[in-house]
Amino acid sequence: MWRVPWTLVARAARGPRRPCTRQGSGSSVPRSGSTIFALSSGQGRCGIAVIRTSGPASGHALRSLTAPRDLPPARCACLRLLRDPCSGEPLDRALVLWFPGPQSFTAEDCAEFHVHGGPAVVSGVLQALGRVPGLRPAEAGEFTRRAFAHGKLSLTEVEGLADLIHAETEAQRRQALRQLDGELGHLCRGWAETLTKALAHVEAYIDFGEDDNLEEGVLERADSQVQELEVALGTHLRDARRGQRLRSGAHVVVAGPPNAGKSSLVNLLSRKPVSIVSSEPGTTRDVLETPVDLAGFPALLSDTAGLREGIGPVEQEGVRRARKRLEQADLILAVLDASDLASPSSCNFLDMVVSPAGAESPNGNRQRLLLVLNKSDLLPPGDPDPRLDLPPHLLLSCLTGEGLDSLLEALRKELAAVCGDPSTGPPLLTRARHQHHLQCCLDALGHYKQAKDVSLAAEALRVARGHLAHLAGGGGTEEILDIIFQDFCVGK
Ligand SMILES: Nc1nc2c(ncn2[C@@H]2O[C@H](COP(=O)(O)OP(=O)(O)OP(=O)(O)O)[C@@H](O)[C@H]2O)c(=O)[nH]1
Ligand SMILES: [K+]
Ligand SMILES: [Mg+2]
Repeated sequence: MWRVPWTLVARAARGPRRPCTRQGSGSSVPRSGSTIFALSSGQGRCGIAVIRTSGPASGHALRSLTAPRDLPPARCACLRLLRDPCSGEPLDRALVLWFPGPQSFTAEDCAEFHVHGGPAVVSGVLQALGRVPGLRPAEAGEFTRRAFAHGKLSLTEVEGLADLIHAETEAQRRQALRQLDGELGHLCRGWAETLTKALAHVEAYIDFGEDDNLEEGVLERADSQVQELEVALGTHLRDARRGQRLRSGAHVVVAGPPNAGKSSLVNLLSRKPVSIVSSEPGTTRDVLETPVDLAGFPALLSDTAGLREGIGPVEQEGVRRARKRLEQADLILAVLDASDLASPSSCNFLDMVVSPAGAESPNGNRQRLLLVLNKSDLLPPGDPDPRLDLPPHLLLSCLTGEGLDSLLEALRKELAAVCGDPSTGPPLLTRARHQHHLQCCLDALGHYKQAKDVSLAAEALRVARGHLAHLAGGGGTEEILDIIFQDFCVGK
């Protein structure tokens, strides 16, 4: 039986574009040769501050500040007296660490100074480092950029690291950690390998098509590999927006008739007085947005104007904006006054917003909506649920806080569906960039299937694989790198 020779697989793997490897793009090595330093812990007074350096002069810098001592053993914390290299003035007694490259974060020689976190100590050590020849302050994200340039992190891992630094909720942290662990990159490399094998089969056909030695069905094998990949990519793309929502926050829109208690609910959920609350109907006019941690998920909570007809031009504009915002919602929190369900504005809201959300849209999706009956404290005792004929709903009192726990639990379930649960299932696509490359890869596989001759088919596979390479490796495009590294602070 003829097998595709591995040399062919290797040749296909080389291809015109770089495969998905952990290698960084050589073009992004920043001003190589220089040694950078920065405060890597947060700004301000703190117990311990961490200052680090990266580059060939790191060892010299460490010796200059701890003179006349030798370098500490690699990766072992040692207590040393730090002195200004010019004046000899003592600066602090600090823990120092020496990470000779390539076993360091950036793959370069690195040093860390764990100093006492007072501003005078930190600025004294930074100034002293600035006086060591060959050292300069780092730019934002420069340590990570060097790690990427030396192949220590893939591009998706760099993105994961940026997200981890910015993670504000538990779910965001879990997703970022998974991406930093390289799960998305790993998935891409698996897909790229499948493509490489398919390409090897097609190229074998091109090279040996007339040859009797060639096993039957090489092209069919490539076809079935492409087919499998199409299914996998399609499944992932259908999921696509969930990872992005988890990264940037789900849009949760609070809507309802005037005076239902929408602003009271927004203030309760965000634990701060975001919106004005008053007994006057029509208090909220503009859409007010506030980022909140809702049951462990990031959300952008929007308060909106009460929906009603027959009002002045300013409030009408507010209602128009509220309706527009409702169209963009990932989840609607529909609020009604439990003691006022028979009023025309409540009935109108139920007909115009709540009922349509229960119906399936032409693309098979349903608008997610939680119906909340607020002001349950106003209901007569012994009559806990006023309207059993309503769609499923929750009772709440913003005044007493009763029912808040059940609402948060319902929100957690809805948001897990909207954002995806980062602790289970395959890694999610967290950025529009990921979605773009996967879609282009899928399009190229479509071209493969339609290709009229084998060389065009092979080219389509190369294009498809190029997009996977771009996803994990960034393709070395400086603009993409700049955008991604902008997310970092100095010292990271
Ligand atoms: N008894 C009771 N009163 C509440 C509750 N929640 C809100 N209210 C009162 O209801 C009135 C309206 O509250 P808002 O939060 O301003 O209502 P809104 O829906 O934002 O109103 P508009 O912005 O005017 O549409 C205020 O007087 C609140 O104090 C509740 O749970 N119980
Ligand atoms: K009001
Ligand atoms: Mg309001």
